[in-house]
Amino acid sequence: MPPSATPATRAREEGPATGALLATRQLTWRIGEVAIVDNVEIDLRPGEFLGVIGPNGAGKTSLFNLISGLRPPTTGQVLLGGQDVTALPPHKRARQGLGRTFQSSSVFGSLSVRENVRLAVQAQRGGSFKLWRRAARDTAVAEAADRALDRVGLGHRGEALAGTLAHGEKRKLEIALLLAGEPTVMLLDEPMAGVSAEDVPELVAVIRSLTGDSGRSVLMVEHHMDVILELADRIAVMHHGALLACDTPDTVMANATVQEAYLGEAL
Ligand SMILES: Nc1ncnc2c1ncn2[C@@H]1O[C@H](COP(=O)(O)OP(=O)(O)OP(=O)(O)O)[C@@H](O)[C@H]1O
Repeated sequence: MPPSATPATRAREEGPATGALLATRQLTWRIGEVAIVDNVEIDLRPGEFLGVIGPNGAGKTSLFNLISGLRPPTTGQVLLGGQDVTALPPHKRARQGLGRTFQSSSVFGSLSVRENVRLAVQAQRGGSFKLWRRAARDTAVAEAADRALDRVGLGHRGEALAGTLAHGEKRKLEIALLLAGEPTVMLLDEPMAGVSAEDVPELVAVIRSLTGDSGRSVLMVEHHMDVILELADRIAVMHHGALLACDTPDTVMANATVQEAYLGEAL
């Protein structure tokens, strides 16, 4: 194997998902008789970028809610690094390396960009939110926060109030907040939502840099197909709660069942 191979390339060459960082097994969430998430089995390999697509209402956000622990599944399991975390609440999954952004912005608008990230670092390190003033004096926390900001290209915006950021910058801040938790698996829910067309390439570059050789894996829901095709090693297609396909972009796009599912529906 060439030394330059990325973890995702290696994972593809090594084939089926032994040692998946994140896996779901027969994951199902029912409301009454309706399966909102239906028996979904996903394996996310180290360093892999897995895009999740599907028409509106397909169950993508619900799947993220089950994986991150926001909702308990009706049946099935979520495995992190091979460990069953199905019974763990979101903050314990986060401590075990699972980070998530949300469709709606989750930053404190009245705090500065840097303070937002310091709080996230502090939270990851087991501190209390009430202690944020102390966190501001903690050099290690401050340095980790600045590293996360530099990582997403917001180093120069540290003093700005988070509420004044443009959409694209806010999305970058959300990613910095996530990085502060030092996750091994990142769930990104529609990171391009509300971002203007001219800001998309820069955000794509930031998101692409999240995997690379770090071994970190990303699971991303996104409606912009061009973005998914640019970033994803594999694409999972959801339809009516079930997983219709999960394969390389070329194979998925050529899949007749996938094309049929999308007939007349917006991605
Ligand atoms: N708490 C809830 N109670 C009842 N129905 C729900 C609930 N949450 C989700 N649903 C329904 O489950 C289905 C899947 O919703 P979900 O938001 O997961 O889809 P999605 O694929 O993320 O859609 P979108 O692309 O529009 O964000 C939808 O029909 C939605 O109305």
